[in-house]
Amino acid sequence: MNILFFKKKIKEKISVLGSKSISNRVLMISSLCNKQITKIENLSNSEDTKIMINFLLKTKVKIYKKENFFYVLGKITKIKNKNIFLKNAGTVIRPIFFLSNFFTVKNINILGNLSMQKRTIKELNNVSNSLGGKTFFFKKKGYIPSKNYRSKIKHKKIKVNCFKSSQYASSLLIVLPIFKNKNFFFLTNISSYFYILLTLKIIKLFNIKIKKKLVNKNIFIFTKGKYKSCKNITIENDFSSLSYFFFKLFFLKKRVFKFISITKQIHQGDVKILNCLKKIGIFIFKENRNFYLFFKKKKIKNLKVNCKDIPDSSMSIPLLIFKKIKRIKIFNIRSWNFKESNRIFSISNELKKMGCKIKRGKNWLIIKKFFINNNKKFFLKTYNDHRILMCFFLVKKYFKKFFVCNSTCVKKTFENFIFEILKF
Ligand SMILES: O=C(O)C1=C[C@@H](OP(=O)(O)O)[C@@H](O)[C@H](O)C1
Ligand SMILES: C=C(OP(=O)(O)O)C(=O)O
Repeated sequence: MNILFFKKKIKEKISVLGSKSISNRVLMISSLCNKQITKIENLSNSEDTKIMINFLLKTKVKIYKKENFFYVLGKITKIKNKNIFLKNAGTVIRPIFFLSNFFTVKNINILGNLSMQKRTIKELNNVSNSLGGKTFFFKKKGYIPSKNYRSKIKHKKIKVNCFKSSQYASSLLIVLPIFKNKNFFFLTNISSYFYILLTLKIIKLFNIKIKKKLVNKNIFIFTKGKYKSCKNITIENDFSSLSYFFFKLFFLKKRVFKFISITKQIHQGDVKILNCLKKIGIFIFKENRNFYLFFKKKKIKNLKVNCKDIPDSSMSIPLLIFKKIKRIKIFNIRSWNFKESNRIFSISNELKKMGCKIKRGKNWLIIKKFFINNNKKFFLKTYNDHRILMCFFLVKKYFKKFFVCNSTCVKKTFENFIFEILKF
């Protein structure tokens, strides 16, 4: 365990690289474009992306960096490694888990860290089973570590229950075109819907044709085609990471912020956090690739936010209680239960330690200001979850001494986060 003590402020420019979600999808798909090169600009340098690169480099895929670009030379080869350790990278482990049942030369052990061992993949395993895949779970059914037996894929319509994670669907949408030209998917209980849309947008760039129909909150998707490299791609800046800097405005005296996006459009669902920011007085003016954010003081007693489309940036909202808001309710946060930690529990616990009153359910959280003793030392427990560290950093200044346990978890999506956030 490492504990850091923070005191100093540095004033400089911040830099936020590409989205880890887009980077990992693009890396995986580029690797599946046989003998074709994809040039990638603004790839994420998150740990999760490094985990993806390390895995791909162990296959016959070639990845190299030249100046600011990454080049991927795709090669569809079956997985040969016996043990694959994927730490806690959800966007890596989900597609690899599926590939390991059908696209291997031998049986494979899928391993992860302790948080990953608590994140279920039962629904993904159900789909794999329905297609003929066989898996042995070493500790608990539906949770890694697992031994994935080499099986032959049967082709069927794919039904995915996305109640706990949209990533089951995204992984299958990404992987299945290598087995078959035409695929049918039926997705139910959808959470983090925008991440599924993001997957569709990316596979489309790589030559897959898509038809989709929404019926009673379920989606039917039909995909057709073989992967073909899009040749060049620029990865959007990671909006989830950026959102923590936007929220910081709410706590600052300096009230203007300019951010230049590398791409014209932003397809990440978490961009919808801008609607929440408007509610608290942070206005956004967008001109081409320039975003200007201004903070205007606004009286808010009660704040209520639907977090359905903002699974990775919504964790900052409860921390707004440190300003003049009396009551905050957030809802549609079901997916928080299934992340690196149970985020409903972790955030509630830390806020209670700080002096807030909390009520919580499986899909909602109510926070009230009670007695915040900001003269004291605060020991932040991160639960080894990078987003817990990121959101609680917003209120660091309210405590005389602020200690963080296990700060290295922040590497998962943004290695220099602490350094960058302290510049403000
Ligand atoms: O597909 C993706 O890239 C992601 C989907 C979301 O997860 P869930 O679908 O598990 O909510 C999100 O929270 C995660 O950080 C990245
Ligand atoms: C939950 C997250 O990541 P993943 O599911 O990709 O591990 C996250 O980045 O907040």
